[in-house]
Amino acid sequence: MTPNWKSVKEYTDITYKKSDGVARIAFNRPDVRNAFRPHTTSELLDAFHDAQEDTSIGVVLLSAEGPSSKDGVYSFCSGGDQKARGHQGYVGQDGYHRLNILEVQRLIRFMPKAVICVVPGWAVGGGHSLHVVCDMTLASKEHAIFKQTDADVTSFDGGYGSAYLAKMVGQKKAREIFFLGRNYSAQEAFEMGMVNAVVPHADLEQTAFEWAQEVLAKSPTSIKMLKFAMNLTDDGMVGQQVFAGEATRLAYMTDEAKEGRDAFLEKRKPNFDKKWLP
Ligand SMILES: CC(C)(COP(=O)(O)OP(=O)(O)OC[C@H]1O[C@@H](n2cnc3c(N)ncnc32)[C@H](O)[C@@H]1OP(=O)(O)O)[C@@H](O)C(=O)NCCC(=O)NCCSC(=O)CCC(=O)c1ccccc1C(=O)O
Repeated sequence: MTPNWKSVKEYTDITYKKSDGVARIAFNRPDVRNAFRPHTTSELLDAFHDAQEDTSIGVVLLSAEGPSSKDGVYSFCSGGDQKARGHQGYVGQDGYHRLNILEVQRLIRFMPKAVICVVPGWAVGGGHSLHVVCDMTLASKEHAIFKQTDADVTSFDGGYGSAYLAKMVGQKKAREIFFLGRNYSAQEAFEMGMVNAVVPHADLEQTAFEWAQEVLAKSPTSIKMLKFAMNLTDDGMVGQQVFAGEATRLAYMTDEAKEGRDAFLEKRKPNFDKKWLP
């Protein structure tokens, strides 16, 4: 199936499109390797929130436009825009220092839909962390390069970017990635277990759309519960809360739950089905 992308909303730092159950959110500052500034993260939050609320959307692709008009280089995202960095964080147009890429990470992590990261080029610093937090990653065979520069610029993603990465690639490799800050190809990232597939650049977006269609053919409830189940052990009480919330939703759908509600509203004792299933 070929996507028939329709633009959802005009933004300055990202593009946002939808087609056949799939939302595509893409960085759109290729001339600075798609670095994000506070304005970018606000736009990302807006688009991700829309994708989360839209019941026709089951999968989100997080991708990037490109290449750079200056030198033709492809990038996914080079992390926080160092030009926007002030004394306490990244300075937005309102003058406040913000650290809101972590809110974007949380939306990706906790949304009840699969998020596939599409890496056409550089995935660096906070851009690397974004790929880590996505549910799956597809990378350009020719152009994707993974690199962690946090320790070059006195930043440290101590959450998903590092600790969850270590669960993915192992402690030794994660420490190498952060402590040495080397470049890794798509193939090396695949061998480490942090990339699901290495795809010829020309086929990358189509492949991502096809993976999304495969996910969309599955049970939405299963995908959501599996994502939250896999998150649970790493997310502590919040992971339990998110999983249990969805379990409560399923319980609400039972006759037993309807009887509990109706009995309260009718001011009588509930007459639950007395079957205690084994
Ligand atoms: C990505 C590179 C490795 C690419 O190298 P190369 O291909 O040689 O290109 P360059 O010539 O370096 O760059 C081309 C052009 O782009 C500009 N640019 C690139 N990256 C950035 C950037 N991050 N910010 C601003 N500008 C950037 C570059 O200046 C050039 O511009 P010209 O005008 O054409 O000269 C390489 O570019 C590179 O290493 N980039 C920097 C990577 C980096 O260090 N990123 C920041 C890491 S820290 C981070 O991401 C913060 C994460 C975060 O936000 C966070 C984490 C944890 C808790 C809280 C937070 C929080 O919210 O703050």
